[in-house]
Amino acid sequence: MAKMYYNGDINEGLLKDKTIAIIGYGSQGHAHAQNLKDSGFNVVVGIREGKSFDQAKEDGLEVYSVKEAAEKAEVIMILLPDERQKAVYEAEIAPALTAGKSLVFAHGFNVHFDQIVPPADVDVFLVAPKGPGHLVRRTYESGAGVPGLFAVYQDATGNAKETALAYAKGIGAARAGVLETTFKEETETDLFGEQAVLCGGTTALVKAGFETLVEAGYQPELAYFETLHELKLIVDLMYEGGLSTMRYSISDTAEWGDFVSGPRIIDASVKDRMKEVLTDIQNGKFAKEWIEENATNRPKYNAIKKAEAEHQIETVGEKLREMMPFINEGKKQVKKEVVTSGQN
Ligand SMILES: NC(=O)C1=CN([C@@H]2O[C@H](COP(=O)(O)OP(=O)(O)OC[C@H]3O[C@@H](n4cnc5c(N)ncnc54)[C@H](OP(=O)(O)O)[C@@H]3O)[C@@H](O)[C@H]2O)C=CC1
Ligand SMILES: CC[C@](O)(C(C)=O)C(=O)O
Ligand SMILES: [Mg+2]
Ligand SMILES: [Mg+2]
Repeated sequence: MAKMYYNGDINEGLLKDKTIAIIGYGSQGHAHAQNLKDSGFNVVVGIREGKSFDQAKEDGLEVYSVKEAAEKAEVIMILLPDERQKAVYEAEIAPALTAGKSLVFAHGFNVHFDQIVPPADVDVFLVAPKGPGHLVRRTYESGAGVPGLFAVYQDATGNAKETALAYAKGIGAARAGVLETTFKEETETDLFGEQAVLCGGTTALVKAGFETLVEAGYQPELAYFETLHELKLIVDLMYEGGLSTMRYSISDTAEWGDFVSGPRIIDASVKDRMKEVLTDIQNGKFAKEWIEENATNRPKYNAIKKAEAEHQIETVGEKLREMMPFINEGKKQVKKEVVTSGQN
């Protein structure tokens, strides 16, 4: 089994004397900044003026421009959208990156795909929570945590690994378990997971199930409950006890249907296409296309986003969720926590 690091394995003393700049105050940024502060670390936030800037101030953090925060800190964590990092890094962070500082990421995209090339005399590492930023904050506040990965790309000071682990402990990841990886492995597996399973695979599966039922004449509200709402309840059981706990709770009829029909839906051809997706990630095709899409103001991204927002599963779901105050509470909490650039 791989070596896992937990709170008791980590000495965070080395990071306690330093100032950590969290650059960006979105999904991950607000969570890292507040968790680290609550864990007793010295945190400043670096952000342009606007919604995030105001929110970080309202949350009681010390807030500066990106340039000022990067100058003040010894550890600089970049939590801007991946596609914005290169420009902000070159203009405002690189000039402040003096020898011995740490440049940190939550995803290896820009370093692995050569968008950001750090100087040789700084530590470069990543600490990547394996979960959405709002859950990184919410689980921390409840005494739990989201597991994480760390990887050292460059160890100029000899302390990069210890600093990375201390950071992971500070955001609560070591309550759940932290695993060492490389920038290549983190980048490729994270992109694959979100495209093939967690986001792309799941939304496509849910929509296909919803559409199949509605096109067959069943009520859209029922189709929503069956294919989207209940998915969370089923996945909660997998999260708690794996496939077997979920299968223990469902009926034997459902379990038999799982065994015989599941492989008819997700068959060998799906795995073949998953391998194609992985190949495009590994050979840089996906990264190149995403960088080009951003360079041309996201024509495809914007068109798909609009069409997705108008899908019947979204309009039906919105009405049904309004009648479930317990879900609305969760949504309000995310809205309160999140301050996005309007692009997510
Ligand atoms: N989202 C997640 O849960 C996860 C993300 N990651 C990684 O974490 C990193 C951050 O992602 P995420 O949290 O989703 O990012 P977000 O999209 O939530 O970041 C938005 C933040 O970036 C700020 N911002 C955007 N453009 C600029 C700019 N040009 N100058 C200054 N600030 C800017 C926004 O400010 P404003 O309000 O002014 O627009 C806002 O504070 C990425 O590397 C991502 O891959 C890793 C694990 C999970
Ligand atoms: C699954 C999407 C993710 O990789 C994440 C929350 O871990 C992301 O990039 O947001
Ligand atoms: Mg990701
Ligand atoms: Mg991820």
